[in-house]
Amino acid sequence: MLGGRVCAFLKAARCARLALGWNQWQARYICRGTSAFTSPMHYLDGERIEPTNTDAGGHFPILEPATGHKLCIVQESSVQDVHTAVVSAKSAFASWSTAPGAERAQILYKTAQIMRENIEAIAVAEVHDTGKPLWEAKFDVEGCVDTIEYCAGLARMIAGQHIDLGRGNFGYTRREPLGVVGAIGAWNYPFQMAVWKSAPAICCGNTVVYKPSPLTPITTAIMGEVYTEAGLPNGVFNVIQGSGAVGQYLATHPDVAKVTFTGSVPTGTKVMAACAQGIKYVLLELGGKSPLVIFADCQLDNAVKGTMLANFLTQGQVCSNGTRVYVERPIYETFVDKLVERVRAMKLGDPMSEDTTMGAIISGEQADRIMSFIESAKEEGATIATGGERVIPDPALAGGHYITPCVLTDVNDDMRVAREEIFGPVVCVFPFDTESEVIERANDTEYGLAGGVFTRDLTRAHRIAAKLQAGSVYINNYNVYPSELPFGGYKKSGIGRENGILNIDAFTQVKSVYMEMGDVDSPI
Ligand SMILES: NC(=O)C1=CN([C@@H]2O[C@H](COP(=O)(O)OP(=O)(O)OC[C@H]3O[C@@H](n4cnc5c(N)ncnc54)[C@H](O)[C@@H]3O)[C@@H](O)[C@H]2O)C=CC1
Ligand SMILES: NCCCC(=O)O
Repeated sequence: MLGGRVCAFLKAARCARLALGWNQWQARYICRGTSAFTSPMHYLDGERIEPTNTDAGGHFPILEPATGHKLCIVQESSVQDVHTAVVSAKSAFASWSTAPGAERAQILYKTAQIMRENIEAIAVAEVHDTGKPLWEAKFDVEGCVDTIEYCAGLARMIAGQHIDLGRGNFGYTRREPLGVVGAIGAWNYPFQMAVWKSAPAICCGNTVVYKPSPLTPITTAIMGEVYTEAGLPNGVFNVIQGSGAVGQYLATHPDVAKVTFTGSVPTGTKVMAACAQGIKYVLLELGGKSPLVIFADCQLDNAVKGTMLANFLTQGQVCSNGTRVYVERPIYETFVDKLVERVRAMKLGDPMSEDTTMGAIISGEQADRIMSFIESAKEEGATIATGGERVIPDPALAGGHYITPCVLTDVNDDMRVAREEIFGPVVCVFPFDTESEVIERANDTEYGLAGGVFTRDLTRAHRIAAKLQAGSVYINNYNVYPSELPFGGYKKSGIGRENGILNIDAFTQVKSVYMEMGDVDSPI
């Protein structure tokens, strides 16, 4: 197993050398247990730097979820470091905001090309950081290439309107960038979040200061290197590091025009409050407890596969997961049997191994939290159909955090496990009898990020898609994120949308210009 990990790293390193000099993060992986990523994780004015002002922040170690080994030690940004990054972004804004869309597009296409040449290398770093399986990390990075190319296309589509006002007069609108965008990410998709937040902002002419989660700092700095290699002017994309306090400094900085945030509802509330103080734009991608409704007329194998995608990617730590699965009673038992069979066939193990289907939970703390949900479900009378155990799949992974994927039955809608976001590999399966009943139960949540339906009855599918109170609804699939489709939440799952053409709305403001063609007609 260890051999597989080293082999994957070497392959990745070869790949990286094609385009970039990333020696610093071509981790001394072979020396496991030592600090593998020794370069600074802060990115300022086009290069990695150690923060100059080390007064306020401490150092924090980054532990590999798969093994518990220390990957690196990161210096927390101080208030002064945050300020320096914002100043850098503000100064870069002057020329980036006026660059032609075609020029911005070319740089983003080049960024995508460099990323494509380095998919495996980036994915390996992401696996170190997150514990997700390598195949999944590669898939994520491939998706990011697509997002960057999509945003490159958008850069040339930013346009206002011409409005005829009669008598020769007219007005027009300009779509102008906002300024410095402060971006704050969570730990489950660190690279993807850096891309989903920075590429749309940058394609619209904004500049960015990005703060990743303190649990996953590594690939965001790599993103900075890719952008610079592609020709992005210095200062357009900067990275600061640290905990919530650093995010708070960023959100409250007077020169930050908008904050785009992904994380939990409690933190999102604080970020929104900080933005309210400064009358700033805010985009919030928050948690979820999404329903997946499976009717008896569905294609059963697809419904089971969809339920797997809805629950067990990234060890179940996905905000849009369909963790409440409602199955029409006539097929309930058969569905549960098939789901359990498929879940038991998953291979939990070293995320660097090609055949691993589920890797490590992000941290011991998160694993404890997930286990507490499973314990509470048991205490409240739910049945564990399979999984839900903390295990060490291999002695080499003894310091890692692993939970076997868990299917719960005999859950009722009021149990804690059915109401709160778990953010782990735990799915609740409920029977239902009627369409109206299931819609009511599906919508009975404070969240509204996503939802899904499996049925062959297309009329019903669209009826349900319209009735689900969620920002994304999947019909006969789940957890796919095309760059073209907006993504974001209803209710407490958030405000605003990422992806799609709405990116332009999210990262520009509208100026109206009135043009008088005649004399001024003033009654005073
Ligand atoms: N809707 C979506 O797209 C997604 C939502 N999430 C949600 O994120 C949560 C898990 O991620 P976590 O990193 O644990 O969330 P979190 O809310 O604890 O932290 C998110 C980020 O906010 C920063 N932060 C903490 N306090 C802050 C403050 N006062 N001001 C500014 N920034 C602050 C953190 O350092 C981190 O970078 C889950 O609830 C999950 O549902 C996760 C992924 C995607
Ligand atoms: N990976 C797509 C968005 C979902 C999430 O970040 O949790």
